[in-house]
Amino acid sequence: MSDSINTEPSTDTQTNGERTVETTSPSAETTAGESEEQVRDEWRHYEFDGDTKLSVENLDVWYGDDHALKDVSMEIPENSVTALIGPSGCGKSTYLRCLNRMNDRIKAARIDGSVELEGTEIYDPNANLVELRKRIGMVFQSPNPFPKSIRENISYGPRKHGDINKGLLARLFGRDDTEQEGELVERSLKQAALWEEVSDRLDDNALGLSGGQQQRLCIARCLAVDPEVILMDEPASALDPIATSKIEDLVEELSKDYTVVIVTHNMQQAARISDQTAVFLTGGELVEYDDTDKIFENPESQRVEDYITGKFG
Ligand SMILES: Nc1ncnc2c1ncn2[C@@H]1O[C@H](COP(=O)(O)OP(=O)(O)OP(=O)(O)O)[C@@H](O)[C@H]1O
Repeated sequence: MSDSINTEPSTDTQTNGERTVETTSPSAETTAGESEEQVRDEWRHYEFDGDTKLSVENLDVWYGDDHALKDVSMEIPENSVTALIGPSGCGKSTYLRCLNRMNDRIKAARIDGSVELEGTEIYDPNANLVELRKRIGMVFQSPNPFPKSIRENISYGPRKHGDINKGLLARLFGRDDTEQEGELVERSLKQAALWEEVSDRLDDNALGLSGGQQQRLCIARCLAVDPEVILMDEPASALDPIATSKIEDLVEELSKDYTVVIVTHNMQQAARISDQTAVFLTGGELVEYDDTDKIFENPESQRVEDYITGKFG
């Protein structure tokens, strides 16, 4: 494939279950042999039809002197799966963590740019971080349930956010939402496709579950606080093929109601489950972002094609 870009504006329609995402390629005239920078500049403001959930503009991240993410701009459409792929160390996790300000916890990290959630700047100094992380939940690479019962793993977040009241304070104030808690635990576990496997042992310690079950419990825990966006950092990388397949099915199912952004090293997984794919390459650049079929079948950037076909990375 050459470096040239299709000069014709095009509209691709991608169907995922009941949902359709329409994408429109940029119409700027292009010439063969265009530089990577020109390619990137044309794709960085790639716009999808449909509602934007997250809008990232000119995002830079430094860890001390290390410039880990360079001038990243992209729109993430709601109720879809956006995959972030690229070689190790290219900044995928850094980018993901920027979307709910988890990098704030890293002392060395300095962030510049803008991330808007439905038009509201999340880096506003007055932003409520607890509320933000309720709206934008995160699932990590290694399952990390609390060393508590399955039930408590689910109810911990809603209780912290005051969505359910239980225990001494609840009794003092005349509220005890035990029943509501039961419903919430059941709903969340069903959404995470775990209910059938654990419904008869909700009071067992979560650490007794298998790795795949623990990861689905972490997804259920994330869902229990009713998020709008779910960020997933290689959620299946520590799991066997069967558990991985369950997580993939779950991600596809969740995208009907939630906006999912997922980092994966597994390109086949990205191709299988995502609607759009962002390719980061070494140096923290977002090189190309497009409809997943386009990225895997006919990418614009030669470097992306080389990466996808395994010539490097
Ligand atoms: N907490 C940190 N402190 C300092 N540097 C960091 C930190 N986290 C990441 N980095 C650096 O930032 C760059 C991007 O790292 P990041 O983990 O975001 O990449 P990645 O694409 O997710 O990698 P991988 O696929 O291996 O997980 C790397 O050079 C990494 O060493």
